[in-house]
Amino acid sequence: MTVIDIPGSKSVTARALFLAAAADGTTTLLRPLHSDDTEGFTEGLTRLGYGVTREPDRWHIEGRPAGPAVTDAEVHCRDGATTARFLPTLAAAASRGTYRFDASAQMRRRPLAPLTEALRTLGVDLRHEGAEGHHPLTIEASGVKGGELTLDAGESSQYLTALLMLGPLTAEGLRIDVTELVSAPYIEITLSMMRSFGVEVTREGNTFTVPSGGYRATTYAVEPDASTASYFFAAAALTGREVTVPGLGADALQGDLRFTEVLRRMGADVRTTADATTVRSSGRLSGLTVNMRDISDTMPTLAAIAPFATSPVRIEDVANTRVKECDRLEACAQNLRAMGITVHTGPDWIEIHPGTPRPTEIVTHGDHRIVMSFAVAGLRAPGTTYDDPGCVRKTFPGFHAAFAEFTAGSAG
Ligand SMILES: O=C(O)C1=C[C@@H](OP(=O)(O)O)[C@@H](O)[C@H](O)C1
Ligand SMILES: C=C(OP(=O)(O)O)C(=O)O
Repeated sequence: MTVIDIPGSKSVTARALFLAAAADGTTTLLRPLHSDDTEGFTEGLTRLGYGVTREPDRWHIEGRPAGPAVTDAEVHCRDGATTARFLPTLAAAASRGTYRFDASAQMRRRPLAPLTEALRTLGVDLRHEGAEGHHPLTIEASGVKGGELTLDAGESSQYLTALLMLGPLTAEGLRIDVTELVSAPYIEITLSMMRSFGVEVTREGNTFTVPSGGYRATTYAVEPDASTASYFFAAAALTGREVTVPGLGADALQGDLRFTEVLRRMGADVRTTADATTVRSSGRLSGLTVNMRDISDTMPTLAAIAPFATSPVRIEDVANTRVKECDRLEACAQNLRAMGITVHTGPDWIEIHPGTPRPTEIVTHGDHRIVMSFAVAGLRAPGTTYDDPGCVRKTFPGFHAAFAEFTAGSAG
């Protein structure tokens, strides 16, 4: 049995940084994620004048309920959509200031329009430099009064998370009617974390009511990243081993832990305690049809192990994986085909047939999840390489060393 320590959750770290910045008092974050996405977020906060002090296992953030300490700033959000969608929303609440945001080439391509339109509906003066609904953008902040909104979050739940977190910073609070929602479990993370920082959101069906006022600083422990854990769970399932991830148990916030239910349906043995999850397998996996709308960051993990199943794997309702770090449906199909596997795709689905993948150079499209997913497939296709192995820095800079140690340690 191998016990593996997984780095902190990207999603939890990003939310905690936003909430801590907006809170009254100094927040301490325990076990935050150190990666390009979260460093981009803290760098952005620093540019906006927030005080962030980082020790290896704890970060301290001096909250500023009144908003950024500077009235003029340029922020580069790098490749992180949480940064690119949450930080401009935080800056919009400032009572006065001009804030320009830009991002990586891929993040400039990724959509933002439902969020920027919602901010404009709330009276925020927001200008795009190029295409509407994309970075770069400039906000002339003058405070947000609040009110009612209708939001389509069918492309990204992050629009809704950003607006929910904005709610307490508005003068009158927010009422948000959501028409479509993807990645729904991420909203549960948001609501739970807002509660930890002192704000209770009321939800009736698809309507969220957020009161005005009052995030309180706290000490917040970041749980391990469930999407990152999926590579280790999948590796155990594929190679007939056992792995335990402490810190991700029945009480975990992250929906992506439900990836283990997919492995269970494929034949793995999954045990969950209050504080840990263990996956054990004989290595024999069956195919399935599965809807991954809620947990689509783990779609590439499943796609990469799918050829080893005894029958086809069909993954449905994952259209929004086409607007992530790359078009993940096509990237998975392209790489699996290069490995000699039969794959079919549609607008929002992928179907992968059993086969024996041969090693190839994986075309990563700069996407951390393509590398980490195909590293799992590579366990049964030795010689697999990557055109950009370093892009794992987005969420897990130490992935290659950790994965090599894990697979060596659990061999036999
Ligand atoms: O809120 C978050 O932290 C995230 C929400 C999801 O995005 P979408 O809602 O765009 O699917 C997920 O894919 C992303 O990695 C992190
Ligand atoms: C989609 C992802 O990230 P983000 O949307 O936060 O850039 C991811 O980490 O898989």
